Amino acid sequence: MTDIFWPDHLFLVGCGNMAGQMLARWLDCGLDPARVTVLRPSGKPVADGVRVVTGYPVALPADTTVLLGMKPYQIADVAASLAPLCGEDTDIVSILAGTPLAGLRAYFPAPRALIRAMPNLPVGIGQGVTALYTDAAVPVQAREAATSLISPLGLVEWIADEARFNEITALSGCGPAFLFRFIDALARAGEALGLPADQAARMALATVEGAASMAARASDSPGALADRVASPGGMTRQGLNVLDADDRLLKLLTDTLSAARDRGEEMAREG
Ligand SMILES: NC(=O)c1ccc[n+]([C@@H]2O[C@H](COP(=O)([O-])OP(=O)(O)OC[C@H]3O[C@@H](n4cnc5c(N)ncnc54)[C@H](OP(=O)(O)O)[C@@H]3O)[C@@H](O)[C@H]2O)c1
Ligand code: PRO
Repeated sequence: MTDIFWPDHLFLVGCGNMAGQMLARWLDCGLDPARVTVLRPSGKPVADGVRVVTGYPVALPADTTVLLGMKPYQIADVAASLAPLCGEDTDIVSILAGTPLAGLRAYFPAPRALIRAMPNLPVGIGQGVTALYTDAAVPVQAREAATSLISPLGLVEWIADEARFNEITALSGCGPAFLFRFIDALARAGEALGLPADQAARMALATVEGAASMAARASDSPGALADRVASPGGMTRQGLNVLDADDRLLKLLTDTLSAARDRGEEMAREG
């Protein structure tokens, strides 16, 4: 891993399922906990050495990077307290789904850098996917700093067009949930065929883990790999015929991503 450019100070607003995973990975990768402050209403401890507060400080240290990690609908309340603390030297990274950059800019006019990020849960083990977006007003150094900070979390993809952000969110942000469902369904289908439930669950999970690791290392596409499993006239082909008939699986996933994408657009309209 290349050297990570850690912020002088990191201020997390909210540290639940998602921001908590990001922070856990950063700490694993060497972020000094003394550089981190977490604001969370519950005041629950986060990690050794990380300061947790339940209210806003009177000022933020110079060159603070703020991670907005609360729920999207809380943005107006958070901004009312946080925006007065943010100066030109503040960088803001927002992981709020369905919250466009222009809306963030309206709440936070002062910071030189506002960056939208869409991570997914496996960032906690360094195998996540994070999409990043910002506009031309943001200096290149701030983009580089964001890339450096996010890179220990897994794959980093800059998105050229913010209009794609909800589609990206549907694919990779929400994607782990769809795959967790798939693992569960694979196991339950095995159980429906007569396998013991616990054994089917273990074997479904290990099959998905092995297949994903193999696909990640292979030079062949996943489609070509599927054909390598399917012996001509054999069992797999019969199963694939069910998934492939009338593009059944493709249509199901397209409908799934469309529903998630549409909710993001609705959230953006709701502000
Ligand atoms: N979950 C995902 O897979 C995922 C993926 C990508 C992006 N996101 C985005 O990440 C954000 C958080 O989602 P999540 O799943 O992590 O939710 P979550 O687990 O419910 O975490 C929300 C956090 O916000 C804190 N909080 C609550 N009210 C607050 C307030 N008024 N001011 C500041 N902080 C407040 C909570 O504090 P306590 O800890 O004290 O309860 C908690 O730490 C959302 O904007 C979501 O769109 C989530
Ligand atoms: N979790 C957030 C949501 O469900 C965004 C991606 C994953 O809205």
